[in-house]
Amino acid sequence: MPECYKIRLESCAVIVHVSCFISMFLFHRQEGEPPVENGWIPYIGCALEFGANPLKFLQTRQRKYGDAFTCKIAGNFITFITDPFSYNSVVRHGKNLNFQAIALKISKRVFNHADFTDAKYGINYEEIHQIFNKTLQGFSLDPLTSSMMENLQFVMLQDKKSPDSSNWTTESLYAFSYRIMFEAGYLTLFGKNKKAMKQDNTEKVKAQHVAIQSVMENFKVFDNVFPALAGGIPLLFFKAAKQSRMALAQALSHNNLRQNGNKSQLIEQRMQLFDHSPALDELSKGKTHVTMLWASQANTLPATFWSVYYLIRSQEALQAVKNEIEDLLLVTNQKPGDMNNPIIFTREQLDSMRAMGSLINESLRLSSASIMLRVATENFVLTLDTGTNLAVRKGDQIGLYPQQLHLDPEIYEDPLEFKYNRFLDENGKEKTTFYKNGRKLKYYLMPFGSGVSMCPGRFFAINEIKQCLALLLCYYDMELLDATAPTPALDNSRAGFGILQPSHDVLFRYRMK
Ligand code: HEM
Repeated sequence: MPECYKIRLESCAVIVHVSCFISMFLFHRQEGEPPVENGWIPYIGCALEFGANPLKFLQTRQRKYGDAFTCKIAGNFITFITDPFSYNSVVRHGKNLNFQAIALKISKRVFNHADFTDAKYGINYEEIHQIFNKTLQGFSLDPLTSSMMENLQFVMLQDKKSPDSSNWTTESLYAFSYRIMFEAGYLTLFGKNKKAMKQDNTEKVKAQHVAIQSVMENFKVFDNVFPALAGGIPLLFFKAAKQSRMALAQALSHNNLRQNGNKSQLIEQRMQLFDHSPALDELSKGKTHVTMLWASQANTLPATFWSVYYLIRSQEALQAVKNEIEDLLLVTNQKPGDMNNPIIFTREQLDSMRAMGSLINESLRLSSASIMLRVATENFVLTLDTGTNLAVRKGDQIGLYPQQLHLDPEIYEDPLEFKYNRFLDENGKEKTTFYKNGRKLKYYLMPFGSGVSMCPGRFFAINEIKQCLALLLCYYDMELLDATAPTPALDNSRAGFGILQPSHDVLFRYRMK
C-alpha cells in the first residue's frame, strides 16, 4: 500500500477513536442531564465557533440535539434553552439561578470598579440596584424625558447657527446619530456645566461641547475593546483603551461632576451613596460612573442608528411616522423652527406615537443579540415547557439567546425583512400577540433581557430614541444617498452584548428645515 494511503488510513482510525471518545462525553453525562458538546480544544471548547456566529451555532445544535443542550465554552458549561415556551422556566427560577455573579465578574473585569461585596466600602449592590429602579422608571421618567428633549434640541440647533445649515451636508449616518445621541444623553445623565448654563456664555458652551467630544472619542476607543475585555483578554494588551478608560474615569470624578448642574437623579443619588463610602477615592467613584456611561450609551447608540436608518429608508414608514408627529404638533399647537420655543413632547405624548414605537421595536428585533446567563447555585431540576426534567449541576450556567426567537420564521413571517408596522395591530395599537405553532408566546421580543436582570433603563431608552427620531424629522430633511443599496450587515463581533452595530456606515444627506 502506498505510504500516503497508510498515513491517511491511520489518520482516519485516529479520528474514529477520537470521535468515539468525544461522543462518550457528548451524549452521556449524568442521568437527566442534556447532551453535552465539549468541542475539540481543551478549555476553549466551542468558544471559537460560538463566538464567530452564536446564532448559527445554536441553530445547528438545536437541529442536532433538540431544545436543550450543554456546550463547553471557555471553561464554562452552558446549557442553552432554545424553546421560547421554556424561557419562563428559566426567568422564574430565581431561587437556584443567579445572574449577579456572572454580571459582576464581567463588569469588574471590564471596568475595574470597586467590588462592593467587600464590606470595607460600606455599600451593597442592593442599594445600587434600588437607585436604578427609583430613578429611571415611573414618575422619574418625566424629568428625564424633558431634560433629554431640551438637550437633543440644544445639540441639534447648534448646527442651525452655521450660515450654510440650510444647504445639503453629506455625512455618515452612524457617525451623525452617534454624536447627537451621545452628547444629548451625556448631558441628560451627567448634567451641564454650570457656567455654560448661564445665558450668552458662548465660550463656555463651546468648551463644554469640546469636552464632551473628547469623552465621546475616549468612549469609542474603550467600547471597541469591550467584547475582548469581557471575554477575558487583559486591558494591558490595549494601550489606547487603557488610557481612554482612565480618562473617562477622571472625567466622571465627583470633583468634575460637581461643576455640573441639572444632573439626573440617577447620578445625583449614586454620587450621594458613593460619597458616604469610607473606602472609595475620587478615581474609584469615577470608575463606577463609567459603568453607567456604558450602560446608557453602548446599546442606545446603535439602536438609534438602526431606527433612523430604517425610518428614512422606507417611504411608507417615513410617511406613517411623519403623520403621527404632524398630528401631535397640531394638537399641541407647536411649530418647529422657533429657537426660542423648543418643542415639548411629554412622556404620555411619546407613548401615543404607536407607529414610531413599532418601528423602533422592529429595529430592535433585527439588531439585538444579547445573551442572558444565569449560574446554578445548587444542583436542581429545571422543568421545561414540554414537561422534560433537566438535571442542572451547581456551577453550570443556563443561557438564553433571544436572537433565535427574534428571527424565528414560525413567529415572524419573513424574519429578515424590516416591516415597520409589525408591532401594530389592526386597530393601530401596539401588537402584543405573537404565536408559535398556534400557541401564544409570553416572550416574543427581548432586547432588554428579562426577569431580575431586565434593563432598568428600557423605558428611558425607548423614549430617547423616539425623541431623537421626532426631532430629527422636525428640524431636518434627510435622505440616504443610495436608498436601494443593501442594508448593512450586523457586526457580529459584539454578539452577546446587546444591540449589534452595522458592519459599515452608510452615507446620507441632511439640511436644516
Ligand atoms: C436600546 C437601548 C438599551 C438596550 C437594548 C439595553 C439592554 C440591556 C440589557 C440586555 C441588559 C442586561 C439584562 C440581562 O442581563 O438580562 C441591560 C442592563 C442594564 N441597562 Fe440597559 N439597555 C439599553 C439602554 C439603557 C439605558 C438608556 C440605561 C440607563 C440610562 C440602561 C441601564 C442599564 C443598567 C443600569 C443595567 C444593569 C442592570 C443590573 O445590573 O441589574 N440601559 N440593558
